[in-house]
Amino acid sequence: MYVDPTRNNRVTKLDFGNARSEMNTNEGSDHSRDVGLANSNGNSHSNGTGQTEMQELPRMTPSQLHGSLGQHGALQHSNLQGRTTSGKYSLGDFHILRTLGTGSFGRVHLVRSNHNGRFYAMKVLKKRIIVKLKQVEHTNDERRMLSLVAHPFIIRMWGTFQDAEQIFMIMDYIEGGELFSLLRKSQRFPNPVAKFYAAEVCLALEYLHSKDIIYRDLKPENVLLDKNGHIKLTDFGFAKYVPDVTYTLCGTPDYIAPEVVSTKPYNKSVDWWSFGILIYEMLAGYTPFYDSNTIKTYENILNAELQFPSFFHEDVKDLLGKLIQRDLSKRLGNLQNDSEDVKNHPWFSEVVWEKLLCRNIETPYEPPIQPGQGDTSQFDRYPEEDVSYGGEGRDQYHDLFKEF
Ligand SMILES: Nc1ncnc2c1ncn2[C@@H]1O[C@H](COP(=O)(O)OP(=O)(O)OP(=O)(O)O)[C@@H](O)[C@H]1O
Repeated sequence: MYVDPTRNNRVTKLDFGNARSEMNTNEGSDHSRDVGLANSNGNSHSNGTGQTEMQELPRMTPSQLHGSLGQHGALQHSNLQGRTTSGKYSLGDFHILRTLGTGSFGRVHLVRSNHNGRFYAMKVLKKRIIVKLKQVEHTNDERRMLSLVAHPFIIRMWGTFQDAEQIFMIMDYIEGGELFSLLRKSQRFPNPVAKFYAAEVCLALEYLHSKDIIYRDLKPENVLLDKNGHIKLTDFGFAKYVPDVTYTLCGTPDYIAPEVVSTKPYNKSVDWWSFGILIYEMLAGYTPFYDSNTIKTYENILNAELQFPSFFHEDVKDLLGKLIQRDLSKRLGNLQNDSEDVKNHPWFSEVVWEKLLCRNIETPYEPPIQPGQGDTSQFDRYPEEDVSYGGEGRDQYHDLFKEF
């Protein structure tokens, strides 16, 4: 299968909810990717639950990730901090540096606080484009969902503000870059490495679902790596509080679940499908239903047989068959025991979930960065625009983004 190694083969985001607004009963005006989970001293021992902690997790450079193994002995300690409430920030509080990423509605800048000298990521979304693309509700949801969540594997938002033309979100700067970039540099990850990242993502999804939040945009572009190599889920642009079901067709084509494509009501089931696609892409280097024609991708999602490369282990094939499962009544994660079924699957048997949650384990790859210094070496370069933020003109969208 031909795989375009760049991000250009992926239509970034789609939201066709607009076409079915009348069906959209509970969304208001929403028109709309072996974990050698070694203990920190590298010893192997039984954890008392019959699971075996692997002796060492190979720590690698991107080029080593797929092939020979490197080693690194740094200890990773949990340094989770409580959530700090934010005061009201303004543009004047930050010095804008380079662009970290661009998205459908704006861009994300590296910024430095004029007060504490620390680096943050500032996501800037243009109101005019949000309105034009009918994403007002999703944008307000993004802010609301991020303000509700506090988890070691989820981005932390410190505050938001707006000017006449833009809205701004201040988040922790996650220095290690996108899992996507690491995956493309590595081509594909060895089984233990994919398992490590998958396990951390699994805990993030479990947490979101426990709060009735569905994420809806899982893909390696939205999984960032912190300075130690642990994941942070970012981009809550499609995250939504959904205690029952929703209908909006949104997500990224390769990753969209069949029930979304076929406009059936859905809930957290969609994240477990995408989780399966993420594991597949990490191990194979491509997604299972990809086609350069998006319509054909959707046809594949609905009908194509799931095929595995010959090097996939039997237990991951079993897991993926149960996640990338079109029958919602059989999909792992969507059954009576929710995420427990996923965590208890044999592919994850080495994972000591409690230690993972505490980040008290060694990561497979430590980004080569200078922590705390605004090092942007892990991010692609984007053309810089003249930024004219802070305009005080008439705000024709005044009523739409009151929470920012
Ligand atoms: N907190 C952060 N720290 C470091 N980089 C970040 C952070 N948040 C976002 N980025 C970078 O900016 C990119 C775009 O961010 P994000 O996905 O949130 O924007 P978006 O406008 O919703 O994009 P898209 O439309 O592609 O989903 C990310 O893929 C990542 O490379």
